[in-house]
Amino acid sequence: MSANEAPTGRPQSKTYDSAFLKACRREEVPHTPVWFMRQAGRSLPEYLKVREGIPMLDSCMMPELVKEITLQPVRRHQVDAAIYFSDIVVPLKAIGVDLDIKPGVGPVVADPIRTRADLDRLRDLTPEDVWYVTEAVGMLVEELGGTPLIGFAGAPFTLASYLVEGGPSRNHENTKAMMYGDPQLWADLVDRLAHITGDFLKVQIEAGASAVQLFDSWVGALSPADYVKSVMPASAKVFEAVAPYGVPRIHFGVGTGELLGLMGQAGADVVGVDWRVPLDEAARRVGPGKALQGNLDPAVLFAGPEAVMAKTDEVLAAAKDLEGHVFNLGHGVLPSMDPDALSRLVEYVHTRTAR
Ligand SMILES: Cc1c2[nH]c(c1CCC(=O)O)Cc1[nH]c(c(CCC(=O)O)c1C)Cc1[nH]c(c(CCC(=O)O)c1C)Cc1[nH]c(c(C)c1CCC(=O)O)C2
Repeated sequence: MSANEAPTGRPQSKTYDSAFLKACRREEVPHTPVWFMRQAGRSLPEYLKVREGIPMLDSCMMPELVKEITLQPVRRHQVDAAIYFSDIVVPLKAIGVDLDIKPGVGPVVADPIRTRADLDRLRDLTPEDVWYVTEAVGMLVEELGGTPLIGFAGAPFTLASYLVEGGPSRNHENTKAMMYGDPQLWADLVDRLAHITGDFLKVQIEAGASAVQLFDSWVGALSPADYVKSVMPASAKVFEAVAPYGVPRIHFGVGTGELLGLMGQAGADVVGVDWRVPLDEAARRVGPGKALQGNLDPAVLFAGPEAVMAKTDEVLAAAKDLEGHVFNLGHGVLPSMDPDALSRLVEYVHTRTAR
C-alpha cells in the first residue's frame, strides 16, 4: 500500500461502516467519531472494583477480565471504538523480560538492557506467548458487534526507553547514550523491537482487531534529524509488517509537533496529535492523504462543562477542513478525571458534528 492510499480494511466485517473506520479512511461520516486514549481503566469505579487485588500485569493475562475492562468505557461513554485493555510492556513480559508495572510509577525493568549480551536476551514473540490476547480479542469482537476494536503496541523507541532506562525517565539519558554512543547496538535493539511489535500487532489483527495504534509516547524527546536516523526505520518496519491487512494504522506520540510529518511518513494512515499543535496546523505539517486524531488537552476536563464545550469547539473548528478526523484527547485519560465529564464530552462531539 502506498503512503497516501486509504486503508481498505475488511469490507465484509461488521465494523467496516462504523464512523471510526470511515474517518480513518477519510470518508464521509455521520458524526465525528470519539474515543479516548487510556479510556479502559483509570477513573472508572467499575474498573477499580474488578481490578481489586489483581496486579496490573496479571490482569492483562486474564481474557474474561480483559474483555470486561475493555467493554466498560464503551458501555458507559458510548465511544465509537474500544481499545484493547493491556499495556505496551505486555509483549516484553511475554518473551521473558523480568519487569513489573508499579502503581503510580509505571513499567520497571529488573535488568536494564545496556550491552550486546543484554540485547541477546530479547527473543522473538510467537502467538503462543500471548495466547490470552488472541482469546480476549476473539471474545471482544464477538461482543462488540459493529463497534471497532483498536489493537495497540508500544513503538520501538518508547519500548527501548523503558528497557534501557529500567523504568520511566524524564531525560532518557541512558537511551540517548546508547543511541549516540553505540549506534549499531541501538539499531539492532530497535530492529529487534520492531519485529516483536509487528508480530504482536499481527496477533491482534488476526484475532479480529479493526485498527491498530502504535504508541511512541516519548519520541518527542528527539530532534527530527535523530528521529529520521535512529527511530524511523524501525517504526516504518512495524507499519510495513501490518500493511497487508489493510486496517488503519494510527501513530501517536506526546510533544511531537516537530515530528508529525515524519511520523506520518513512517507509514501511518492516521496521525495522533497532542494538544500543543492545533489540528489545522498539524494537517499542514502532516500533508495530504492522512487522517488526524486528537486533540483536546486532557487537563481541560478538570474545568467546568462550559469550558469543556468551549475548548471542544476550538478543536472541532480547527478540524473543520481535515480529510478525516477522529476526536480524542491530546494524551490519555487521567485517573482523577470525572467519568461523567467524559460521557458528556462524547455526547457533545456527536451532537455538534451530526450531519
Ligand atoms: C507509555 C505507556 C505505558 N502504557 C501505555 C503507554 C502508551 C500510552 C501513553 O502514552 O499513555 C499504553 C496503555 N496502557 C494501558 C492501556 C490500555 C488501554 C487504554 O485504555 O488506552 C494502554 C493503551 C493500561 C494501563 N497501564 C497502566 C495502567 C494503570 C495501572 C493500574 O490501573 O493499576 C493502565 C490502566 C500502567 C502504566 N503503563 C505505562 C504507564 C506510564 C503507566 C501508568 C503508571 C501509573 O501512573 O500508575 C506505560
